[in-house]
Amino acid sequence: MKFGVVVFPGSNCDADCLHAVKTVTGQPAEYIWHKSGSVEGFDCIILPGGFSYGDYLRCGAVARFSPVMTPVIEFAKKGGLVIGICNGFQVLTEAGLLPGALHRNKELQFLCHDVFLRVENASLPFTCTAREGEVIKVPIAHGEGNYFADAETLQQLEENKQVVFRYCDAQGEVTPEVNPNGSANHIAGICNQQGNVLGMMPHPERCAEKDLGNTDGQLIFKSLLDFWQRRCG
Ligand SMILES: NC(=O)CC[C@H](N)C(=O)O
Repeated sequence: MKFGVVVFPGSNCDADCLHAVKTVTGQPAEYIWHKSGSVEGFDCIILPGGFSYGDYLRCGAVARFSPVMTPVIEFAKKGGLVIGICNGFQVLTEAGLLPGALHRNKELQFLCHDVFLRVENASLPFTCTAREGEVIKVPIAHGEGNYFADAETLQQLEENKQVVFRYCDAQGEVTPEVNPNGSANHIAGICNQQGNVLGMMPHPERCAEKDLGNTDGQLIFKSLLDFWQRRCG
């Protein structure tokens, strides 16, 4: 299984993503430059976090028009596995691969701390090694992570089990105090209807090895490998 990590001007989690995915899965991973016109040969594309194009206009709004996004969109539409983490999630909503938008955090401040997430759908390529309702601790680091979608879209997301991660407390309870950025329905991560595109604001690559004091983020990378091996094995 080969992973590709897209590098936009202003990406700053690309190296962490490449390191985490290689270390956790033991699989090959390479950078994909934003000017690339192809994603051929890759089995999973990661759009990493950062400040692509300086967050000008809106986070992800310029990156969405990078040349690489044409093959990424095509790849996703054919069922290819795509994960957008933080700025990558913002790029995916701007590109129309995921519904809704990420607004400024409710307190209008950049937030950088651990949060607890409840796994709401454990039957996806990104979560298949998890247990539904499992609680994981993962750091957030964003200024615009306040997930917004209209009522109809939110209803569809809930009905189709497209809400993948929800902000919760350490026990898995979803209460108003544990919604760091004001996201609708406490949404921290969603997938598309087909389940092959995931966007999430928290950073699993920042908590994927023992030396960092937290390995909860491994779940996503391990699930991808498990899914791939079962599908191709
Ligand atoms: N870590 C990130 O990817 C940050 C995303 C974006 N620049 C924001 O502040 O919301």
